[in-house]
Amino acid sequence: MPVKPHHHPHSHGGAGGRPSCRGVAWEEARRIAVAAARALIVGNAPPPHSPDVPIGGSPVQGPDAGGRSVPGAPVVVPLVEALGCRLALPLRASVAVPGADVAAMDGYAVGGEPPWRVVGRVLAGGRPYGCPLRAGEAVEIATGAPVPDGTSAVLRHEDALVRPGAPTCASPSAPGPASSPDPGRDGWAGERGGAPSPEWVWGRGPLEAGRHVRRRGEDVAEGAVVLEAGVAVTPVVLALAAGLGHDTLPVRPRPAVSVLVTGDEVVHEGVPGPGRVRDAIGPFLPGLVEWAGGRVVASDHLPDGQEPLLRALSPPARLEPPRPGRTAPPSPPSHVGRADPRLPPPPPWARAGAVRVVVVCGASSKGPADHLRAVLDRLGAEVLVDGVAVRPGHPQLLARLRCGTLVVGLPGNPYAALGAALTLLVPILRTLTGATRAGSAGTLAAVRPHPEDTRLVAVRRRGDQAVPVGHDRPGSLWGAALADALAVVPPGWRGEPVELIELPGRG
Ligand SMILES: Nc1nc2c(c(=O)[nH]1)N[C@H]1C(S)=C(S)[C@@H](COP(=O)(O)OP(=O)(O)OC[C@H]3O[C@@H](n4cnc5c(N)ncnc54)[C@H](O)[C@@H]3O)O[C@H]1N2
Ligand code: MOO
Repeated sequence: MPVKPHHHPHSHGGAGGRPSCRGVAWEEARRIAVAAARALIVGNAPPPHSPDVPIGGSPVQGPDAGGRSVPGAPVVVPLVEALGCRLALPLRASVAVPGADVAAMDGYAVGGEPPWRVVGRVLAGGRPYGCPLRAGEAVEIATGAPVPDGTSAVLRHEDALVRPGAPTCASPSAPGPASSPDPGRDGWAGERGGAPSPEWVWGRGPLEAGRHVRRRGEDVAEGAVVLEAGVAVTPVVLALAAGLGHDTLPVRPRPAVSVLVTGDEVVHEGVPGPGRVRDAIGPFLPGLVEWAGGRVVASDHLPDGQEPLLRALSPPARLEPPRPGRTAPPSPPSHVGRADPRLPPPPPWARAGAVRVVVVCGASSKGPADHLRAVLDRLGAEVLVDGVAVRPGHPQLLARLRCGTLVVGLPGNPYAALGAALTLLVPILRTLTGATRAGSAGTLAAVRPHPEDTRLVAVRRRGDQAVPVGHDRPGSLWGAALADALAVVPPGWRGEPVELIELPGRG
């Protein structure tokens, strides 16, 4: 839109005793966002209007009556696709770890008392030693290889005295001219040529029963629940699941998000010319959404005016299934926007048909080009939040389309948009993924509260202190880029500890 003569109703930095912007209290807005997401999960909201994709994976609880995906309903996906999702069911061990009684060290599995005659060798992955060890017998063994029945302990190579051939002395305490294993010999690299000459081994010291033997199921018992439902699938969780015998995992799919950037003045490349402004909201949304557990699967830039927004938020026409001999009809317009070639392709379960959250950037205020409210009215949407008593970011909006899709309206000013995204969008995504809110608190100094509005102040943590970094004007992300959290300063705050909303990626 042309740059409008927007006059800020307040100066962001100070309290100033100015009248509050109207809207629900900040905490209440966040609560409403969580409740709206919950309603989506439990199916209180109508099914999605998108007619396409049964989104991939096998539903664990099944799709809705129309065969479509249900937001938050678990799907079973290959391990790699589960990364970043949350477990829909507890993770159980399909196998015991270790799967058998195995050697914990390279050395000799021995039976009974020394000296031991070496009667064979077992490599990890090789054939197990076929018969039980008898007292006085040993097999050379590699770490992780199953010990034969009858093994009383494993003697480490470095604790072993080894002598080739038959013992010359009957007394184990005086084994004669013994030698340590040749440190240069790689006993596992290959068989020694010809018939292996029997070796005799002794321990350098006493060998306690059971030493260096890992018992079957000692680390994880078969069938044990190792992680509860709701845990995020990290790289380590993936590897744990693989180690426990899983090829797939039941997860709550990442909520698919569509982004609509509005404004004729907004450009996406280069230095903005006069009257133009470079998009500084679209670029943070994919990362923020990913961090909150969702995925941006489509985005679009709409010109100003009600019609483009109306078209984008309208239910698409039903797709006719392609008939023999006819090519499939082109995709209908839909609120999902266009698949953005700059984004990684979404996995099958997050395709556009699954979109349940649409983010509209700009157009949320009261100017002549701010059409979001009017369009929502025309669509018969239920407006759940219309303005929040927060600075910055008061012109934010949450609505539910008749199809159930949630529309989050972010203000055009980038820092205000970030605050609004953390207020409405992130709690929605966290709720859809089954995550619980992990807030932290800190003490904060030298901030003036507003009498009626919550303030979101960019801070850095120093121990349990939160120190404002400044530069957090509504139109600039400078302060947020310096910060690791936003401090939530309630109206009329008197120095109590404040909630700190973590920002993604500051480590
Ligand atoms: N009469 C009123 N005017 C305004 C109010 C109000 O309550 N009454 N609120 C002000 C506040 S606070 C904010 S925040 C903005 C929100 O405005 P909109 O959401 O309608 O957004 P626009 O008007 O389109 O843009 C505002 C501002 O942000 C720039 N912008 C827009 N999109 C982007 C983008 N993607 N990246 C970077 N910058 C963007 C736009 O050029 C404007 O400068 O409304 C105030 N006015
Ligand atoms: O201060 Mo406006 O909220 O720039 O949100």
